[in-house]
Amino acid sequence: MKVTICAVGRLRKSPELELISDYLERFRKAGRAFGLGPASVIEVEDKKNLGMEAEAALLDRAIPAGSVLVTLDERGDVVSSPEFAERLAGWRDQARDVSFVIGGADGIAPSLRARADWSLSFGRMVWPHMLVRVMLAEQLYRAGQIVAGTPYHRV
Ligand SMILES: C[S@@+](CC[C@H](N)C(=O)[O-])C[C@H]1O[C@@H](n2cnc3c(N)ncnc32)[C@H](O)[C@@H]1O
Repeated sequence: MKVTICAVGRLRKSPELELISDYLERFRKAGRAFGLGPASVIEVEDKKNLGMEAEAALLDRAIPAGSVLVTLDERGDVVSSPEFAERLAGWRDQARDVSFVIGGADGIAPSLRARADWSLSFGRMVWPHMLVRVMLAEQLYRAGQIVAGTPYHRV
């Protein structure tokens, strides 16, 4: 089951990039035995600053065809980590690939939000998009650990 994180903006060498690479590598290694992952990141850049709809068109091209489309949005559903793990395992069982979309400074265009299969929130506060990438990478790794039954996730 392939996971693709489609995100607006290019993340340069930074502590956030190191964390994302580390969590996604851990997710790849641990998820393999359980059919979860690997996860990769596709970045899109609206170089001419044409706005949300232009970003949505770029994101649209980056989203792998046929994958479950999940938008990251503060107005979306707030779920627990075990619930997130259950969703991920459910898509794996249906042999579906999954794409997570993270917007830019203005958020995700309504047209793209409208066609999402699910909208996931990390709480009602707005986070910087690069931190959302880190949080998503960690939750993917955590979900893998929950599915594997390791003690990484403690309630
Ligand atoms: C700086 S935020 C943009 C916020 C903007 N107000 C909006 O309408 O979405 C950049 C991106 O980070 C993600 N994001 C920010 N806060 C989030 C949250 N609490 N839950 C899930 N995703 C979030 C979303 O994908 C958002 O498009």
